[in-house]
Amino acid sequence: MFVLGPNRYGKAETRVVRVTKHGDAHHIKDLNVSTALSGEMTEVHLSGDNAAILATDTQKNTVFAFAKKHGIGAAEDFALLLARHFVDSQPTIHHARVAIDEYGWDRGGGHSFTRNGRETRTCVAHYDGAQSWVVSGLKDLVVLNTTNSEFWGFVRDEYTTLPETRDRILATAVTATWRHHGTTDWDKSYEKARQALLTAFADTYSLSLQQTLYAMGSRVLTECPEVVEVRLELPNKHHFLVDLAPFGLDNDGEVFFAADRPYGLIEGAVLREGAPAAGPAWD
Ligand SMILES: O=c1[nH]c(=O)c2[nH]c(=O)[nH]c2[nH]1
Repeated sequence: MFVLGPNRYGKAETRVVRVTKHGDAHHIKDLNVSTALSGEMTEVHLSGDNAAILATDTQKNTVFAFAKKHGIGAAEDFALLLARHFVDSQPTIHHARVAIDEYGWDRGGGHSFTRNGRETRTCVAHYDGAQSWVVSGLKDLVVLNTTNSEFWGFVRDEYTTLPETRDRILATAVTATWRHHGTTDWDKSYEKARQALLTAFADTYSLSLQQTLYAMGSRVLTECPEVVEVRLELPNKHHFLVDLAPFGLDNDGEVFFAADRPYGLIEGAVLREGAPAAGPAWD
């Protein structure tokens, strides 16, 4: 005998661009929206009866229709609007997860934009008919310190070759996600959290990327009272000092080889003590 385990289904990566026109001044929102629904889905899996299914095509259409009808403000609000709609309008749908990546555009002229080279803003909203959960975040926030980073005192076994260093480049592409308790002004909260990550990275004298991770997470919790948990993924983008001695040249921390793989991957969470339970927030 078998039983159906956890399942969800939806439309992944609906790319919606919403233009709002105020006379000659145009505004643009550029999103990648993924919806995932779950509920009374036993029959569809076991017998192929699709009566409980809100088609993924319909989910995609809803994204576009809501972009027109409601406009798009903060991605978190749009995600919550969609999640609530799917659950509240469909008796067979008990849970919705809506994940959004947002790409930024900088204004050139009134109607002309340049895709900015900044990080991608992210959010995931869950709704179960009674409660909602929101995790905001960012990815591909690339940062680098040319000094104030050391790495020494680590285990040395028979396979260890890495020399200790008292001065190295520290670089990473930050993926950060932070869990909110309740709702907030999402855009303001985002800017505060982003700034906290950047300033903590810049002004932490680092003895390891792990220590920097904890400092970055703590700084977000300090600056954003509405945030209860921060998760970070920090690839260590190694920069190796090039040996220039064969060319009769010294290299006092000036010329590096930027390796792309393999890379160290440092991951961790920082929580407020007594943080409320996460529920499905991270699913
Ligand atoms: O900050 C670091 N943490 C590590 O765990 C590690 N391991 C390694 O080889 N280099 C580094 N750097």
